[in-house]
Amino acid sequence: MGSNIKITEVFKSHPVHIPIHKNLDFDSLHELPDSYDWIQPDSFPSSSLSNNHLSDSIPLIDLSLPNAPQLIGNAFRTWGAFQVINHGVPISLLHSIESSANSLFSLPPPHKLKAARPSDGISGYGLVRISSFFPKRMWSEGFTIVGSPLEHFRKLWPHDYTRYCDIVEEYDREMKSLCGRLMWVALGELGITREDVNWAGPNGDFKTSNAATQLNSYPVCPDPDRAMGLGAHTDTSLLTIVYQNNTRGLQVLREGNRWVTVEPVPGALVVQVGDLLHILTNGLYPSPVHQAVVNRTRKRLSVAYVFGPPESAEISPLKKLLGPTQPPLYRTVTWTEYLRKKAEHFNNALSSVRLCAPLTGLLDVNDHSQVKVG
Ligand SMILES: C=C1C[C@]23C[C@H]1CC[C@H]2[C@@]12CCC[C@@](C)(C(=O)O1)[C@H]2[C@@H]3C(=O)O
Ligand SMILES: O=C(O)CCC(=O)C(=O)O
Ligand SMILES: [Fe+2]
Repeated sequence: MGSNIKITEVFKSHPVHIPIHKNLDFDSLHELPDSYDWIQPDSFPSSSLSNNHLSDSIPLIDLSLPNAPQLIGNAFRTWGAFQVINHGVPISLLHSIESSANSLFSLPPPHKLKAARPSDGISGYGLVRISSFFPKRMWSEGFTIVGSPLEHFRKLWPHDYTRYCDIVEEYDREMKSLCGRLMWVALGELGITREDVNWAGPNGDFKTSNAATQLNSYPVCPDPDRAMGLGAHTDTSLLTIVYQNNTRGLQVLREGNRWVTVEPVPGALVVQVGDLLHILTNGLYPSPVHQAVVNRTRKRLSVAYVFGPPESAEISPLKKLLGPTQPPLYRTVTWTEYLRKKAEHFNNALSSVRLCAPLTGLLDVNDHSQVKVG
C-alpha cells in the first residue's frame, strides 16, 4: 500500500507482447482478415441498429447554465457519462489536437513505428494496451502520451515537433483544469467538500494529478459489421474526457444489455466516470462500459484524456458516503496498484477490489463480470 511508483513505470512488470509491424497497415487491407473478425453469437445488439428510443442517449449538458450541477449529478448516477458544451476549452485547441492526431496517423507505417511504444512502456504508438485481452485484433491504432511527448515527437516530426508538443501541453492544461472543475461539481452533488479529498492539493486544483492522453484512429473498414474499433472496457481513471470528430462510433452500454451511440455534437466533449471515481463514490457514480465501432466510409478519430489521482493518493470510498446501510464496497487502492489489477484482470479488476456483494440483491449494472467481451 502507498507505493509511490511512477505511472510511467507501471507496466514494467506487465509487458504486452503483440507484434505490431505487420498488423497496422490498414490501407493495404481491402478485405477483413480473419484475425480482425469479431463476429460472435452472443454480442449485444447495437442500439443504433435496433429500435433506438430518442430519449435513450447520454445527456447533453450546458456547463454555463445554473442547473448544470444537478444535471451532472443525475447523468453520472444514471449513465456514468454525459456530453458537455460551453466547457471553456477553446474549439481551436480541439481542432489543433485533431489535426495533430490526423497528421500523426497519416505518416507511413514504418515512420510511425519509430515512435512505437515499448512492450513494457506506457507511451508511444501502437495497439491499445487492452488488446491482449481480446482474441481478435481491433480495427484501430493509438498513440499514448504520459508526460512529455518530446522524445517520440522528435522522431516523428524532426523539423516541427515543438509545435506538436505545444499543442499537447496546452491540451493537457485545459483538460486538467476542466477535470478539476467537473470533479468538484460531481462530488459536490454528493455533499463532498474540499476537506474530504486530501490529495486534491491545497487549492483543490489537482495540481499533482496524473493523466494519459490517448489519440485513437479508426481507419475506414471493409467489413465494419464484423470488426471492432475498440473492445468493451471501462477506464481506470477518475474521469475521462473524450473528444470525437464528426463520426459516430463511441457506444455506451446501457443497463447491461444494449449499446447506445454517443452522437457526435460539434464542439462537445464526452465526460465519463472511470473506475477510481466509481470506487471513491462507493458505486454511486458507476464507470460505464463503452466501446468504439467502425464504419465503411469515414475514418474516425478520438482523443481520450484519462485523468487520475497523484501516485501517492490512496483511493477508497469517501467516509461521508458510508453508513450502517452503506458499507464500503471497495478496498483502498492507488492508481498504480489499480492499473496493475487492470493489467491482470482487465474487466474484472473492479470486482477484484470489491469488499462485499451489493446489499440490495439487484443486478449491479456495473458488475463487469457480466459483460461478455470476447
Ligand atoms: C494511465 C493509463 C490509463 C490507460 C492505461 C494507461 C495509459 C493509457 C490508458 C488507456 C487509454 C485507452 C483505453 C485504456 C483502457 C487503455 O488500454 O489505455 C486506458 C487505460 C486505462 O484506463 O486503464
Ligand atoms: O474512440 C472513442 O470514442 C473512445 C476511446 C476510449 O474509450 C478510450 O480511449 O479509452
Ligand atoms: Fe475508454
